[in-house]
Amino acid sequence: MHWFTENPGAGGLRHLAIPKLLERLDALCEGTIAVDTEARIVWCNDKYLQMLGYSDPQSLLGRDVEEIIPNSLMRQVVKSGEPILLDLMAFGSETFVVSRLPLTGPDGKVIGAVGICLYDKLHHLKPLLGKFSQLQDELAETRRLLVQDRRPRYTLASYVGNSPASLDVKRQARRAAQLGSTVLLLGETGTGKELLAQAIHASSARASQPFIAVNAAAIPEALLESEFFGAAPGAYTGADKRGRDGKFKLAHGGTLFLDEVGDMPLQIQAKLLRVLQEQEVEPLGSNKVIKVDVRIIAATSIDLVQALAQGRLRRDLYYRLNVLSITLPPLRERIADLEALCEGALEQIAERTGMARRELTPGALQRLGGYDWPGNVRELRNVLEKAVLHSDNRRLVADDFDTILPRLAAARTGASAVVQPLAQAVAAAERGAIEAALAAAGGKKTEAARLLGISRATLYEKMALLQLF
Ligand SMILES: Nc1ncnc2c1ncn2[C@@H]1O[C@H](COP(=O)(O)OP(=O)(O)OP(=O)(O)O)[C@@H](O)[C@H]1O
Repeated sequence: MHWFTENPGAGGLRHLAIPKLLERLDALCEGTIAVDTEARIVWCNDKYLQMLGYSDPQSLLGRDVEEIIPNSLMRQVVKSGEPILLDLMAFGSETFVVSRLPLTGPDGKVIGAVGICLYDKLHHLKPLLGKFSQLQDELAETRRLLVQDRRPRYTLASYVGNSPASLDVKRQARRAAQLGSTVLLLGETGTGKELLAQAIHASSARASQPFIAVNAAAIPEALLESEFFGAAPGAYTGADKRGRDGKFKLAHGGTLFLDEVGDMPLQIQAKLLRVLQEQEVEPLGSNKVIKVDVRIIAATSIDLVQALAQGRLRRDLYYRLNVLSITLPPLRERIADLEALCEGALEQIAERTGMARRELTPGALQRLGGYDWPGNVRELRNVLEKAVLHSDNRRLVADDFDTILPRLAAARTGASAVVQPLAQAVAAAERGAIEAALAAAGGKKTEAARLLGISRATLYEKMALLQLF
C-alpha cells in the first residue's frame, strides 16, 4: 500500500484506516499473528489463539513461531523481506490458506512480519481448497496402490508342487530367504522364476520393503541405462526431461529382480557390475552418486555357460551373481505336479472369469501329461484357459485339448503328411513352429523368439511373411 504523504489528508486517512483495516482483517480472517525480526511471536489475535489451542496470549509471546506452528514460514519472510501472498499450510489435520507479509519501519527496514490465516472465510477459495484436498486424497491413494504393487504377490506356498524336485526348490528358496545373499535363478521360460523371486523376497528380512522387477530383454537397449540407474533432470529432452528414478533407487531397502539377466548388452553389464560392487548408482547425466542398499535376485532362461563361452556375458558379472543358484525344473521333469498345478490354475480361472469351476477327466490329465510343455507352467495355464473358454462342459475331456496342444496336433497331421513343393512344406512347418512357440509363450513374442532360437526381429519378419498378424 502506498500513502501519498504530500497530500495533507493522507496522514489523517492513514491514522483512521489502519485500525479499521486491522478490525476488518480480524473479522475476515481465521487468525492473525505477528513476529519480530527474530521470528518471535509479538502478537496474536483471539481467533488464532483459540485455533492454536491456547487461552492466554501471554503464554505465546516471545516464543519462536515454529515452537507453536511447526510449518510456519514467518522466519523466511522476516529474513528475505519478501511476502508469501497465498499459500496452503497444514496444521494438524486441517489445511489453511495463509498470507504472510513483511512489516517495515519508517526507514524501510524489516521489523517483523504479519501472518494472516484466511481458511475458508473467502468463499471464492473454496473450489481451490476442494481441489487441493481431492488431489491430496488421490495422491494418498496412488501411493497406497504403488506400495501394494511393490509388495510381492507370491509366497513360497504359491509355488505349487510336492514332487521331490519341487520340494527341493522350495527348500533352497527358504534357505536363500534366510541368507539374504544374491540369488541366481535358472530355468526355462515359465518355470516360475519370477514367482520364486517374489516368494524369496516375501520370506526374507526385507519383506516389508519394495520388490522391483526389471526385465532386461523387454526394454529397448537405449532405455536400459536410465531404467536401471535413473536419469538426472535435463539428461533427456522430451517426455523424460524432468528426470526419473532408476529401478535401483526404487528398490532401495528391498529386492531388485533382474529378469533375463543373460540378455543384457555388455556395456550395461559393466555398469551393473560396478553398482553391485560399490552399492551406489550414478544417474544418467548426473555427477552425483546415490548409495543404495539392494538385494539382487537375478534370473535367466538362457544357457549361461554358453553365453560365457560366446562372450555375451561378462565372467566377472556371472561370478558376482552366481553366489547361490537355484535351478527350477521344467514341467516335464516334475509331471507328478501336473494335477495339483491344474487344480490351482482351474480354481484361479474360475475366480477370474466368473465361469463355473471345471474339472479334468483322468483321460484329459493323461493327454496333458503326454505333452512336453516347452512353455512350462505358463503354457499349461494358457492351455487350460483356452480349453475352458472353448468348452461348455463341466468336465474337460482329452478331446478338448486336441486342437489346443500345438505339438500333439502337429505330430498327428505330420503322420499323414502329403507330398507338396518343398517351399510350401517349409512355410507350413515354419507356420506350425511359430504358432506353437507363440502358444507356448502365451503370445509373448520375445519368449516365442527365444523358444524358436531366433531374434525378435526375425520372428516379426517371418510372421509378416506368413501373414500371422
Ligand atoms: N510352481 C508353480 N506353481 C504355481 N504357479 C506357477 C508355478 N510356476 C510357475 N507358475 C505360474 O506360471 C506363470 C509363469 O511364471 P513366472 O513368470 O514366474 O515364470 P518365469 O520362469 O519367470 O518365466 P520367464 O522366464 O518367461 O520370465 C505365472 O503365472 C506363475 O504364477
